Amino acid sequence: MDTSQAPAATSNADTLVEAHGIGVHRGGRWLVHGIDLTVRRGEIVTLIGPNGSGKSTTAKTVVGVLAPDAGRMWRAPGLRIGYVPQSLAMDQTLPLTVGRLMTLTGRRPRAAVREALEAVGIAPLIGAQVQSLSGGEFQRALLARAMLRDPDLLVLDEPVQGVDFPGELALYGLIREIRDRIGCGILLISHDLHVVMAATDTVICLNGHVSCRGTPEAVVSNPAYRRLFGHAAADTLAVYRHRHVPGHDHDHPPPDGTAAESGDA
Ligand SMILES: Nc1ncnc2c1ncn2[C@@H]1O[C@H](COP(=O)(O)OP(=O)(O)OP(=O)(O)O)[C@@H](O)[C@H]1O
Repeated sequence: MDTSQAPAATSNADTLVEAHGIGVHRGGRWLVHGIDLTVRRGEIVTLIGPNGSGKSTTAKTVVGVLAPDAGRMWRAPGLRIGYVPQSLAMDQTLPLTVGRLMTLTGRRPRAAVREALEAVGIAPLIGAQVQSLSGGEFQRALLARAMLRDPDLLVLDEPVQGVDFPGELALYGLIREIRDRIGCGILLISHDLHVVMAATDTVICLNGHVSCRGTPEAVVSNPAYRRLFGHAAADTLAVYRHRHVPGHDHDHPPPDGTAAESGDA
């Protein structure tokens, strides 16, 4: 599938990736279809949706792990992507230190490894065995590894797996800090709603196709979102937005604006 053509007229120098009507077809059905999405430098875009709604499939297509069977995926020339997949097959019986985990897929200077681990708050664990890490520490280590590529775009598929609630808040805070510090774009995937939505600029709600999109506030009041997740889900966003993830509502207004998209029939 063509990835080389120029982006659409709506894009600008900050555009990192653009999906135009992408679809992935496997086993005689469309896993996702008609997906349009853009991630720009400095923007956090979050894909939410129920289990099996195509979040990981979409992320893999954006990263280039999967080629779309329909539509067109454009990436900025020379784009560096740091990708943390949903599951990482690791042999838990093999001894592996955090420092070694950092360099498994490419040699990096020790100083760069230490700097990345410092950025995610686990530098003292550089010599620790990976299997001894807590869920939150492991996710931080994966984040540090993705950052070592000095990415323009970070793609994080369920970055709070195995992390308790306070840890989730801290991790999403950290992800925002990374965005602010290195100015990368971030594509987050989550099926947990409130916390991640509070930490994001643009939410795209998937159900095989794009059900709705916009700011968290626009999405929670969209009927398509309410049909997918229920009214109770819509009512708690404000709590998290204002109590737990303060001070970010206005510093990065979403380039897309707040318009909600088509609702599901
Ligand atoms: N290679 C494949 N061949 C056939 N079907 C697949 C393949 N990969 C994924 N699927 C199916 O595509 C659908 C979307 O899967 P995907 O992993 O993208 O969903 P998801 O929204 O990330 O789900 P979850 O929240 O459970 O992680 C699922 O029904 C899944 O079973």
